[in-house]
Amino acid sequence: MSEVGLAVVGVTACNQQLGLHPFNIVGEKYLLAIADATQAWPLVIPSLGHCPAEVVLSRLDGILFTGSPSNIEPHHFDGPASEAGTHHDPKRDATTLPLIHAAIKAGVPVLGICRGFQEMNVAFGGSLHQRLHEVGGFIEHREDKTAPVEEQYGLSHEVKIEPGGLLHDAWGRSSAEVNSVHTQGVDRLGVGLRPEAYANDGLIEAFSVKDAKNFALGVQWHPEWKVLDNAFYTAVFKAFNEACQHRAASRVK
Ligand SMILES: N[C@@H](CCC(=O)NCCCC(=O)O)C(=O)O
Repeated sequence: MSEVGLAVVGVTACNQQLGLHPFNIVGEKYLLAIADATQAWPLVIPSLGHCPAEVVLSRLDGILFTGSPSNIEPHHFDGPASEAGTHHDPKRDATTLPLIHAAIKAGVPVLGICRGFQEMNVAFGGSLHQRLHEVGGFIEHREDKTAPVEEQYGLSHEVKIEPGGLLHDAWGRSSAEVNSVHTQGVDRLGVGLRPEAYANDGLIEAFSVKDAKNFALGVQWHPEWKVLDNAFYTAVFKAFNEACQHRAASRVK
């Protein structure tokens, strides 16, 4: 457990029915990544379908938009209807899409992971390939759901990192190996987003927000997975942490 500094980082939840009752849930690996790989403490942001963004953001030093097995409803990016039976989370969409804009406007550091990365792209007017494996020309980006979890979240493919961006500044190298646990992917990149990394098939795997006042990075892979065991994943959270700690210090003054 790293020493908790000044920062408090919001972590977005998902909706799930457990027995008779609906719950808000968060993957523990996101909470542990904040607690163990940064000097911040995680605070869950419920996905209730609305959020008093100004009040919430005034009390946060960063926001982590987490991954989720659910897909963003395609009407948010004028996409064709999802395949029957697709798992959606409309209250999460209604919470996170406006919150992304509010956080960027307020200068709160943002890190988006997998679904959170896709939410950032959609929030900025981008679109998604809903079933990458049916598009043609892309490598397999899905996990093998029959494999052990260590294999599902193990290293899957290389990403080429663009020079001069947040990710290159954090990592210092032009490539890295990442895991891959997604069916969807960036089709049209949102307005004002800067590509930060590509898979070898050309799929955008990371971007930053060009004119953001503060750190604002989205990544398609899962750097929270055993974050301290992977130097690249640790570097992503270290860069996010530095921005959060800086905001926390200025907030306390
Ligand atoms: N549903 C989207 C996003 C995939 C995603 O976020 N996966 C994470 C799964 C659970 C977790 O690790 O939090 C897609 O399929 O592209």
